[in-house]
Amino acid sequence: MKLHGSMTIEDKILHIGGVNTLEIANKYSTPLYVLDEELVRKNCRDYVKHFKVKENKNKVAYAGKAFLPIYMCKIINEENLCLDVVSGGELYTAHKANFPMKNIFFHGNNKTTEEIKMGIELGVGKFVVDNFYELDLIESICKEKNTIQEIYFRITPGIEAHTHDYIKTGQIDSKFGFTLVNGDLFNAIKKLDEYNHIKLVGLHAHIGSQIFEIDPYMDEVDIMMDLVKEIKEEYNIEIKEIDLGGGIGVYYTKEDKPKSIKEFCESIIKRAETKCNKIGINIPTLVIEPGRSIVANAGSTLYTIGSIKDIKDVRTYVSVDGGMTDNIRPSLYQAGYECSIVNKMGQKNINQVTVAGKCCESGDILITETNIMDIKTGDILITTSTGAYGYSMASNYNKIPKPAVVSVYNGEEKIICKKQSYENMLELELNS
Ligand SMILES: Cc1ncc(COP(=O)(O)O)c(C=O)c1O
Ligand SMILES: N[C@@H](CCCC[NH3+])C(=O)O
Repeated sequence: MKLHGSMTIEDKILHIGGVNTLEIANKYSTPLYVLDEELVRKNCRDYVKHFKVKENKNKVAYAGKAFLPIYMCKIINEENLCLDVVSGGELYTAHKANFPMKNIFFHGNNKTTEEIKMGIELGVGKFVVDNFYELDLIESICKEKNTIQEIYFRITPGIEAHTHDYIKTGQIDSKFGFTLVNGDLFNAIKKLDEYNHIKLVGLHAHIGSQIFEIDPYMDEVDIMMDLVKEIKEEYNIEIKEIDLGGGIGVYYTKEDKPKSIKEFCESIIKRAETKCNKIGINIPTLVIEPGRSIVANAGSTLYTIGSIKDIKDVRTYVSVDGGMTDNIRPSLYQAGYECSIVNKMGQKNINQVTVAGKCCESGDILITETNIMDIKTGDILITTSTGAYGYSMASNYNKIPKPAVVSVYNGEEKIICKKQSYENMLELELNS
C-alpha cells in the first residue's frame, strides 16, 4: 500500500498527521473517515502556486461535490481557493461556513427556481448556466429583484476523454451544457440581446473526471480560446474568463499514473499563452475546478474486520463493518483501492483476499482482489484515497449510519463530522 501525505509507520502502526490510527479507530469506533489536513492544504497551495493565482489572477475553484463539510469550506477559503457548488445544499453549507459568496461558482444542469433564487439572494459570484431553461429563469428572477447576475455558459466541447463512461462529460451526447456543434451556444448568446439582467463574462467546460492524459485538456484550451475570439468578432462580447473544469486523475492503485499538480497547471498555462498569441487575443483569466486531486489521497477509511470466510480453492472473503454505504465507487465504477492493516504495517503480504462490505448486496465488494498480511477478526483495515466522493456519496442503505470524519494534523485529531446515530436517521420519519 502506498503511503500518502503525512502517513508514517511507527512501531508497526500507521500514523496519519502524527496521529496513531489504531488509537483513533478504538476511540471513535469504525468505520471512520480520516482526513489528512496537511495534505489537503499542501494540494491547495500547490494549485495556488502553479496555477498562478496571485501573479496572473487565475482562479482555482475547489469542486465541493468531492467532499464538503463546513470544515472543508473553511480550509478552502483560508487557502485562497474559490468554490464550485452544484446544489442548494452545497451552497447552504458554504453559507454556513461564511464562505465569501462572490468566490462561488454555481453549477448544475437543472437548478430549481428555489436554488436560483437562493443563489441570487446570497450574492453568488457566478452562475454557470447550463441550458436555455435556466437562462430564462435567471433573467426573470433578476428582473423581479432588479439585479444583474454575472454568468458563464457551460459548453460541451465534443472532447472524449478516456475515463469511465459514467464520469465522462465533454462528449456531445451529454446531459450537461450547450452543445457546440448544433449552434446552441451561439443561439444562447443571441438570446442575451433580449435580456437586461444577465452579464456573460465567461465560458466553462468540463471534460470528465479521473483523467490522466494532458492532450484532451490541450484540445479544450484551443477550442475555448477560438470561441473567445469568435464571440468577440461576431457578437462584440468580451469573454474575460475561461473555466476548464476539473477532472485531474489521482493515484488509487499501482495502475494509476497521475500527473503532478505542477505539471498539469504549467501545461494548461503554457498552452493558453501559446494559443492566445497565435490567434491574437489577450489571455483570459483562467479557472480550473479540481475536486478529487485536492482531497482523494488525503482521505482514508478505517474499518474493523469481522467475518473471514475462506472458500477453499475459490476465494477468501474478509468482511468489514462498512462498505458501499461509505464508499460506493467500487460498486458504481469498478474503482480499485489499496488497503492494509494499520496494526501490522510492514508485515509481508501472504494472503490473497476479497474485501467485502456488510450490505445486503453481492456487489458490495470494496476490493475484488488484494494481497494482505496475516489477518484476524478485530484487526483494523484501512483503505486509502477515499477522500473524494466517499463521504459525499455515502448513503444510509440498509439503515447503516454514516461514519464520523476525523481530521488529523500535527499530532492532533478533531472530529469534523459526527457519526450518525440510529436516532439521527429516524429524525425525519413519522413515528406513528
Ligand atoms: C463541472 C465539474 N467541475 C469539476 C468537477 C470535479 O472533478 P474532479 O473531482 O474529477 O476534479 C466535476 C466532476 O467531475 C464537474 O462535474
Ligand atoms: N463521483 C465521481 C466523479 C464525479 C463526477 C462529477 N461530475 C467519482 O467518484 O469518481
